[in-house]
Amino acid sequence: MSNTDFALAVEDLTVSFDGFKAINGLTLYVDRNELRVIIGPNGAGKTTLLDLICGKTRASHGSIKFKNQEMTRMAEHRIVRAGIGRKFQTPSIYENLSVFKNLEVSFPRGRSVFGALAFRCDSEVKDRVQAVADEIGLGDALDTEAGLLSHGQKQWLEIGMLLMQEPELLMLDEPIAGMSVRERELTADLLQRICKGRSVIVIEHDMDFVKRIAHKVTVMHQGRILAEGSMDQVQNDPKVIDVYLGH
Ligand SMILES: Nc1ncnc2c1ncn2[C@@H]1O[C@H](COP(=O)(O)OP(=O)(O)OP(=O)(O)O)[C@@H](O)[C@H]1O
Repeated sequence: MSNTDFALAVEDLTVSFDGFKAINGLTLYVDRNELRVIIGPNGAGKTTLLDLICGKTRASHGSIKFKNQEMTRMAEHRIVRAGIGRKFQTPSIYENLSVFKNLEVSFPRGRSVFGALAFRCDSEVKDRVQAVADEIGLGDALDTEAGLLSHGQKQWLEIGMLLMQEPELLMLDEPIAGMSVRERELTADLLQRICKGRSVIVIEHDMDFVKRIAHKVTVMHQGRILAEGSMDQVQNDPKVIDVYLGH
């Protein structure tokens, strides 16, 4: 397969912080419609990798191509516009606004200076808000103030805010942290649904959850890829057991 066939092609990526290589010559390919999970011990470089892909951190060396377009020198807002959405661990929703408003303000055309001024809540926006709210399980909670939602619902709302922008690559850092068992199950179902038509990258430590959602697992260690394959393959890989799963 040539690189052009992948949604995301990361090649020979390196970033140094004061001489320390947090990511060290890393190569990774993610397909369209793929749900990839990245696992690995603390400090392996997982979060730094997502920071590099979304432009929050700049690479020292190497290439990140999204739909065959180079991202490493692109401004963060242009990377978002190119179709890459990133959810951080702490939800950044507007607590005093309703679920509806939170989703509505995330509709892309509300973003530009003129768009914001000329913003009209027309049926197109309403339909999209309703569709996304249904997708994230908040279809009946559109009028609820976001601050009153459960922890899990707040996480889903933030995923919904990203979905409003119709990203083709969605990256989530430990999406189930702090969630109840039921919320975890619903999040697994949600992720299975939203990877249809886009690529999703999830960083996760909870192995039961990884088993449930991953199409393919990438194991990182010391800024490099230690192993990659199905959950079964990586779970039985002696290198992976040695540095991560055996602990
Ligand atoms: N801006 C920075 N400046 C200096 N060092 C950094 C910076 N960002 C990350 N690091 C270092 O890079 C290494 C990788 O960190 P990173 O947070 O990416 O690991 P991780 O795999 O996400 O770990 P965790 O599972 O604990 O979240 C760590 O040693 C961290 O201290």
